[in-house]
Amino acid sequence: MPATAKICGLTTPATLDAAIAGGASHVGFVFFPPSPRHLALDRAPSLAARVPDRIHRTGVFVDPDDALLDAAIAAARLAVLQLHKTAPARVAAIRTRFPAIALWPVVAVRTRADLDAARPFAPLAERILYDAKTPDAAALPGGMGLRFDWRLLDGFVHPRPWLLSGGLDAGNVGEAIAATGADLVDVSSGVETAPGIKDVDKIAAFLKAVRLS
Ligand SMILES: O=C(O)c1ccccc1NCC(=O)[C@H](O)[C@H](O)COP(=O)(O)O
Repeated sequence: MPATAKICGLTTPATLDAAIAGGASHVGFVFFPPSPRHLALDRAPSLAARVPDRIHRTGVFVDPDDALLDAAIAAARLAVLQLHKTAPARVAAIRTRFPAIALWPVVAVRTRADLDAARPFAPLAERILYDAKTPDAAALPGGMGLRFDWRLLDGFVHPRPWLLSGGLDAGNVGEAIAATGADLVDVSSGVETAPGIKDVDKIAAFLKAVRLS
């Protein structure tokens, strides 16, 4: 089965349409004001309306409160919540509040020991997202084009289905899929010309590389 891809941090109709036309299985909308990819709630409904229901609208959050989740889920008709820096107890509460929405807690990886953080999410998550750990002082917990050593996943017994993220682009995603066996990959800055500026040609090239993997 070929791998599929999520294009993250989409904020314009043209780039969203490029992700849809290129065969993305998931599109990501970031709800985090410090991010250059932040999507204001009032812009979400018109973007979400462009997305066929077979493509999973994914909201990206950093330890969100219920008010933000309620508003973003309604505005963007989200099918998946990607949860950065969200503790297992909080993910459990979100699971209870939104039983019909898929949850993807993020495990930030720099060392093999970091993977242990995946285990407490096992009963709560549809997938675990492995992303590169950003520096402690970084403004963002993701979307920085950083890659972790994919060999850290060798032999790891994944507690749930998972996806691979961090520093991927059209030039390395085939190697990443071959090295890790990922069936779903996620990209943001690798399909941009500058932080927050997505590029339709880079999106098409990335999705083609995933298709050919
Ligand atoms: O992209 C952001 O600005 C962002 C902000 C806050 C939390 C998460 C964010 N992005 C998460 C993603 O899903 C990215 O696609 C993932 O970290 C990979 O990013 P990149 O290495 O740039 O492809």
